[in-house]
Amino acid sequence: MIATEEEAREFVSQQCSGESLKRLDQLVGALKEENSQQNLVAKSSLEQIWLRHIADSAQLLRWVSEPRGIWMDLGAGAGFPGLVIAAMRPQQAVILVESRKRRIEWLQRVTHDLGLDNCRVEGRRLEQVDDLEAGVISARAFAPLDRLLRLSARFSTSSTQWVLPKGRSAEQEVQALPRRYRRMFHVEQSLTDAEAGIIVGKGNWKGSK
Ligand SMILES: C[S@@+](CC[C@H](N)C(=O)[O-])C[C@H]1O[C@@H](n2cnc3c(N)ncnc32)[C@H](O)[C@@H]1O
Repeated sequence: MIATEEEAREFVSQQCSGESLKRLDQLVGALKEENSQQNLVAKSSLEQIWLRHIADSAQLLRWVSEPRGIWMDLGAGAGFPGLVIAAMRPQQAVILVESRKRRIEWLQRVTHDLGLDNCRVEGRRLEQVDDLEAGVISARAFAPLDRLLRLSARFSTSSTQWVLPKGRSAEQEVQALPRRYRRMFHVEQSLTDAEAGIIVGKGNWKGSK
């Protein structure tokens, strides 16, 4: 397990270039500043940004070892996990979907300031995003699994990788899926929270119906 800020930054630094690490340091500074203007992340997590947000996002790369088409992050909010992925993987195209105006403005500003040419913000509700084929779909604290899958089914193909940090409810949410859909997913242990699980899966949600 990764337990401290130092361990979290070390974990991330082992997986990206010095340039990417510099961008993440810049993101941490900008987020602390912006969080005094709008409530992007819980104040209680600000002292542990590397652990609670950066490493928590970066760990998803365990299941995506190389760039895969478009990485779609649903309900990106402050930018987790999508913004971290875009900063760590300049070759990975990332789309951040977010519907709230001030959060959209934050994501656009920080994407520009960090020089993330591989990252685009879709500032609208997911329901209104044009169809596209996603290589990866991620979503942290976005919606219950069944709703999340219903909303994002049209973006998935047979090779779409799903990485869905889900906290304590991960196993329960997978088990609540109709039995014939369950085999698409399994739960992995989070490296940043002993009690949290990450739902990992592959495939076309429509195709499994
Ligand atoms: C609880 S926040 C999580 C933010 C971020 N993923 C994180 O873990 O820090 C959920 C975000 O999803 C956005 N959201 C909720 N429903 C949405 C929808 N239908 N389309 C796009 N964004 C949505 C909200 O505006 C909010 O910023």
